[in-house]
This record gives sequence, C-alpha cells and structure tokens, in this order.
Amino acid sequence: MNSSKTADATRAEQLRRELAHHNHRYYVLDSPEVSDAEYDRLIRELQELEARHPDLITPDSPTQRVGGAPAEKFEKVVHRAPMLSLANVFNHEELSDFDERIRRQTGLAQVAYVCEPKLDGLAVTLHYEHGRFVRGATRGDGTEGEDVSANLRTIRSLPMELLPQDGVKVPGGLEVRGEVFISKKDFKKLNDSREQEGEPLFANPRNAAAGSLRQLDPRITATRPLSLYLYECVPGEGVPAFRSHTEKLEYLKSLGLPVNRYVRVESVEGVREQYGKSVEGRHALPFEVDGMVVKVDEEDLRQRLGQISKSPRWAVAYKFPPEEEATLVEDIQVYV
Ligand SMILES: CC(C)(C)c1nc(N2CCN(c3ncccn3)CC2)c2cc(C(N)=O)c(N)nc2n1
Repeated sequence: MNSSKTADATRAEQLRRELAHHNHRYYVLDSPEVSDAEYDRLIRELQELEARHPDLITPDSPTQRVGGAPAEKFEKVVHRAPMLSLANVFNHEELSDFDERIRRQTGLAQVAYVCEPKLDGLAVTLHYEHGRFVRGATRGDGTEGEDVSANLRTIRSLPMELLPQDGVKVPGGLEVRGEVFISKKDFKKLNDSREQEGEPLFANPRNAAAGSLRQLDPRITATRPLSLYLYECVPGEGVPAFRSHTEKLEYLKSLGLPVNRYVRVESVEGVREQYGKSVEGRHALPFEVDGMVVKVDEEDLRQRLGQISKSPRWAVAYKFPPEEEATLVEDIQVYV
C-alpha cells in the first residue's frame, strides 16, 4: 500500500473503533459523550474513506448496518442448544407451588430468585466469533429459527464488535440470547409517522417488532426503531462458568452488550411484593411487558433442577392479568 493508502487504512480503523465506542455510549449506556452532529461527522468521514478504498470496508464497520439488497427468503438455522420455553404461573398460589417444589428438591429453606420484566417482544439468539457479530436468528420453534442477521445488524444497541470493559477477555465463540422489542415511545413515533404517510398502523409494539425483524429487505428494518436486551449466555469455549444468573448478566454488560437494568434479586416473598408493584408499575415502564420472568439465581441449583421437556424447572413466566380494555370488550359482548 502507498503511504496515503496506509494512512487512510489506519484512520479508517481508528474511526471504526471510535464510532463503536460512541455507539455503545449512546445506544447501550444511554449516556452519549459526543453530539449527534459530531457522531454524524465521524460516520461521514469513514464513509468517504470507504468510498475511496472499498477494500477497507469490514463487515463490522458501522457503515454496514444499513443492510444490502433484500434476500429471497430466510435461511433456516438449527440452534446448537435449544431455546427453551417458559411455564406460566398466574397467581401467588402457583408461584408458591413453584417455590415449594424447588425448596423440596434442593432441601433449601429459602431460594434467591432473579426477577426480570418479561419484555413483550421476540426472542433471538446472537453469535459472536472472536468478538465479532457473525450471525443471529429468531427463536422459531425453539429448535430451529430463521437467520435474520442482516436485520439484527440494523439494531444500534447490538454491538457489531464486542466492547470488553475493564479488561474482560473476549471469548473465541459466544452465543447470547435476548429479546428484540420496540419501546413505547418509539412505537408511538413509528405509528404517528405511518399515519402521516397513510400507511397501516401496527396493532402493538410486539407485532411491529416481529414484522420489522422478519422483513426480507434490511433497508426497511433499518428504518424501524428496534431495541434489544440480552438475558442468557450459552456455555461455550472461553466463556466462564458463572456461579449465578446475576454474574452472567454482569458478564454480558462487561462485553458491551445491552442488558435490562430493571432486574432484581428477591426471595419468594420479595417476588410476590415485586409482582404486586409491577402490575401497577407496568404502565410506567418504557417498554411493554406481559409479566415477570422469575429465575433461580444460583447456577448449581439450576443444574440440580434441570428442565421438564422444553421448560426449565428453575424459571417461570409470572404473567400479569390481561389489560383492562380486554375485559371491557367482554362486558360489551355479554351486554349485547
Ligand atoms: C432462558 C430462559 C428460558 C429462562 C428464558 N426464556 C425466555 N423466553 C422463553 C420463552 N419464549 C418463547 N417465545 C415464543 C414462544 C414460546 N416461548 C420467549 C423467551 C425469556 C424471556 C424474557 C423476556 N421476554 O423478557 C426474559 N427476560 N427471560 C427469558 N428467559
């Protein structure tokens, strides 16, 4: 390479690193260090360098998020480890049954549970190799999903390259799972703009997220305000063995991955209390939820409990009652 080309290559690599850092600050930590104008200036400088030297373009460049031509169809992907389902509990008594069965099977007087908002989105699995995002898929039937990598790349909070914080070592291979969703604020903006354009409105954020992620044309997906939170990490070479779920979530955060901050560790009494608060508090959350996911925190307890067919014995979805407007419709039907 001649000197100016080498200089350009060095500058392009430096810009990619800077932009990945600012992307993490803005979309994952929600605390930008630079203005949007400054961020756009950096992106434009990288785009100009890549236009001058197309061979400098790397797949994880922030300029590659906006996706290429549409695919004919989605490729099928078989999940290396099945994506499990969740048994539902609907009331305190069923929650107590869940807790009592675990205490009986483990001989423990008390169990620590992690409570996570149950995001009303769709489950995905993401693969990173040597820290680079290489592929992502929908959950599908738990065994086989669809490769939606090009669409996932458009999600700004999905790092194209892991950003290890405070000296964490990046594993050779990493598979993480989480939920793609659209926040309430972004959903309203999306439907308002569709109304302006005379386009059909989305019924709810979950449908909008599912429809956007399953677009064959990633350029359309890139116009949709998709968000992502990760909550699971599949065991793999170079991936530490975690003592608890909370430790696992800290690890995901330390790699620059977005993790929901509304997560708490509670005793079963605390879960009950948290559930009561969340039924009321769900309207204050920035995203739609249809319950809480209650998970045993300790990894060794999970191992001892295992799973029944497709659902873990160590986690349940603690569902909220359907929204009041649903009952209103029933009343009208009864009245009619
Ligand atoms: C890893 C385990 C199995 C414990 C797990 N599984 C989940 N799900 C399974 C069933 N899923 C599913 N999806 C479609 C059809 C049937 N099951 C949808 C994801 C979780 C979903 C959420 C969420 N929504 O916020 C969450 N915070 N944690 C989860 N944790």
